[in-house]
Amino acid sequence: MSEKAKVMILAEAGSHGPLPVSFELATVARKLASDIDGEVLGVIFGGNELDPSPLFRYGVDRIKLVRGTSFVHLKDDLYAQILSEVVGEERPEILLAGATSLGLSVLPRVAAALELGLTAHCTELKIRPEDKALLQIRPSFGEDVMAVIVSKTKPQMATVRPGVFRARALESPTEGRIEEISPPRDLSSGILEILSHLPLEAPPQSLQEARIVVAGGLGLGNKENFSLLKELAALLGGAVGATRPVVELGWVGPEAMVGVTGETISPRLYLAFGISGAVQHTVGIKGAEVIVAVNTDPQAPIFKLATYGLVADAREVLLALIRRLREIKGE
Ligand SMILES: Cc1cc2nc3c(=O)[nH]c(=O)nc-3n(C[C@H](O)[C@H](O)[C@H](O)COP(=O)(O)OP(=O)(O)OC[C@H]3O[C@@H](n4cnc5c(N)ncnc54)[C@H](O)[C@@H]3O)c2cc1C
Repeated sequence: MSEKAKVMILAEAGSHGPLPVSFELATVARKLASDIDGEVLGVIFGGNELDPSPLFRYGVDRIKLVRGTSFVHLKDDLYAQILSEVVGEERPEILLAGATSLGLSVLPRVAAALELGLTAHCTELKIRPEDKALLQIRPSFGEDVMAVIVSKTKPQMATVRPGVFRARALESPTEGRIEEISPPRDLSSGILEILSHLPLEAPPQSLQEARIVVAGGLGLGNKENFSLLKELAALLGGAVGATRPVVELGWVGPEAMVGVTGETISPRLYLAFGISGAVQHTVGIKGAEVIVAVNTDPQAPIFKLATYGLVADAREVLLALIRRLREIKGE
C-alpha cells in the first residue's frame, strides 16, 4: 500500500501547550490534507512541560515532538536543521508555518538548506483539483493584486498570516500519535549563541485578543502625540495599533503593526487616529465590528470603511477623550 501524502505544519509552543496560531495552521492543513487524501503531521519544539496533544482536536494525525530545555526559547538555526531532517525523512507534499517570528525565521532557512521555493504571508491556500498542486495566494505588487503562486519544488512551502484562518476544532477528532524525536546533535553546534532573554517590562496586550484597539498613523504628527494614544488605550483597557510608517519611525514597536505586513485583527472596536486608510492597512481590520476614524481630510479613504467618521484633529480628540474618561473614572 502506498504511503499517504502528508501536509506538515510547524506548530508553535507556549510553555505548556501549542499557541493559537498552531490551531489555525492545523485547521487549514486538515482541509488541504482531505483534498489530497492525506494526513496532517505536526512538528513542534518545546520544553519539558509541553503537552502538544490539543493539536489532535484540530485535525493533526501525528505529532513529531522535539523536547528539551534547549527548546524553551527559539533557536532558529537549530530548529531549521532539525526540521530539514524531518522533512527529508517524511517527504511531505506541503509544509506550512505561521508568518510569525518563528515561521518567518525558520522556514526560509529550511528553504535555503533544501533549495526549495517558499511563499510568505499567504492569505489563502487551495488545492488545484486537476493536479493537486497547492495554490498559494497572497497580496502582491504593492499589495494591489492577489497573486496565485505554485511551487516547482516539494514540499510546497508557505507561511500563513496569523488570524486569517479561523481555528476549528473537529467534532470527533481521531486519536493521534506523538513521536518524540531526541535532539540529534550537539546543541551547541548552532551558529547563533543566545546570551540572555529579557522579558518585556510590561507585556503589551495582544492585538489578536484585544476587544478594543486604539490605532494611530502619521497624522498624529510625532511620538509625543502617539503616547496620548497609548494613554487612551490604557484607559479603555485596549491594545495599541499602528500603521507601518509609524512603526518604521519608532513611535511604537513592530508588535503594534496592523495590516498586510502586520497583524490581521477582529476587535469589537477599532479607533483610527490620523490613519489614511491605505489598503495595506485596512486589509488587517476587515474583521473589526465597529471602526471609528478621526482624520482632518474628509476625503481620506478610511472614511469609506468607517462606521463613524470624525473630521477633526487627532490630538484634540485624543485629549478630549482622555479628559472625559478620567472624569468618569474619578481620576
Ligand atoms: C508592500 C507594502 C506593505 C505594506 N504593509 C503595510 C501594513 O502592514 N500596514 C500599514 O499600515 N501600512 C502598510 N504599508 C504602507 C501603506 O501603503 C501606507 O503607506 C500606510 O498605511 C499609510 O500610513 P498612515 O495612514 O499612517 O499615513 P498616511 O497615509 O500619510 O496618512 C496620514 C493621515 O493622517 C491624516 N492627518 C494629517 N494630520 C492629521 C491630524 N492633525 N489629525 C488627524 N488626521 C490627520 C491625513 O489626512 C492622512 O489621511 C505597506 C506598503 C507596502 C508597499
